[in-house]
Amino acid sequence: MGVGIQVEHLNAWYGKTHTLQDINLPIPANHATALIGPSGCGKSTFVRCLNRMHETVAGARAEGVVRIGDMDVYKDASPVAIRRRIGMVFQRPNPFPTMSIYENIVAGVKLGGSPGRKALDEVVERSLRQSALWDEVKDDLKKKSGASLSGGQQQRLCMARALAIDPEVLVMDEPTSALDPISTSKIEDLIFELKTQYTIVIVTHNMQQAARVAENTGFFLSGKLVEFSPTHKIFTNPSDKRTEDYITGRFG
Ligand SMILES: Nc1ncnc2c1ncn2[C@@H]1O[C@H](COP(=O)(O)OP(=O)(O)OP(=O)(O)O)[C@@H](O)[C@H]1O
Repeated sequence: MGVGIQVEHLNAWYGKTHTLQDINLPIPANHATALIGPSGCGKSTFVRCLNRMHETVAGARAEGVVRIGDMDVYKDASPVAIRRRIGMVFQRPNPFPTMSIYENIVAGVKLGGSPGRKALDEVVERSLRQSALWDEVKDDLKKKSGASLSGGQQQRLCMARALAIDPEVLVMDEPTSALDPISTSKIEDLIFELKTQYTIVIVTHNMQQAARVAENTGFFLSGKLVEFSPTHKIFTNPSDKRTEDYITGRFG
């Protein structure tokens, strides 16, 4: 099952640049939460703070509270333990190019121990079914490389890889921006199914996409969270003038 995420007074820096400023945000369990806002406003930095990937950038640091369920991400646990609870999918599909489809999926699982062959086979089938890719690749699992798949298939392979470690949260940073409309629609359908089992956070520039998949939406501007509301409210009756200007294209 998914868990809720509570973010309190989160601040993040790249060197001396104060990129995220006092972000407070409740991300409810088993819902999809969309994050929107203009380029450079800090959406990716924010999601990278959730699983402590932000601090892997030289000179970058974060302060504040991020709680995943009961776990205080910046106090209670190692980054490795946190990353097992949060699966990540990025803008550009990034399968390990030389590995087979099968190896792509089990790579992360093997880092957490050495399950037997049967258990690995089960993980591969489960995660490929969850990402709606099983029927397309089941006969080529060990024959084809990740890189030999189409862009849309590669992105679903990356979703399968993220789901293979059995996370509670799935963070997707612009997962469809490099995909055609059919692949995009498949991923959106998946988000709908997956949120029964996982908590989903999706960064998107596509406002229709936010409206289609997410119950709640946060609008970021210049490193601040301007508004966090039910998605229908953000798009029909936003509380903040800056949100309205952005969603109506009057921004700037
Ligand atoms: N590795 C980095 N080093 C220094 N500054 C960075 C780094 N990554 C991002 N930034 C800066 O932090 C700010 C926020 O960037 P971020 O990528 O979080 O924005 P974003 O809202 O996700 O943008 P986009 O929609 O274009 O992906 C920007 O000013 C960006 O230039």
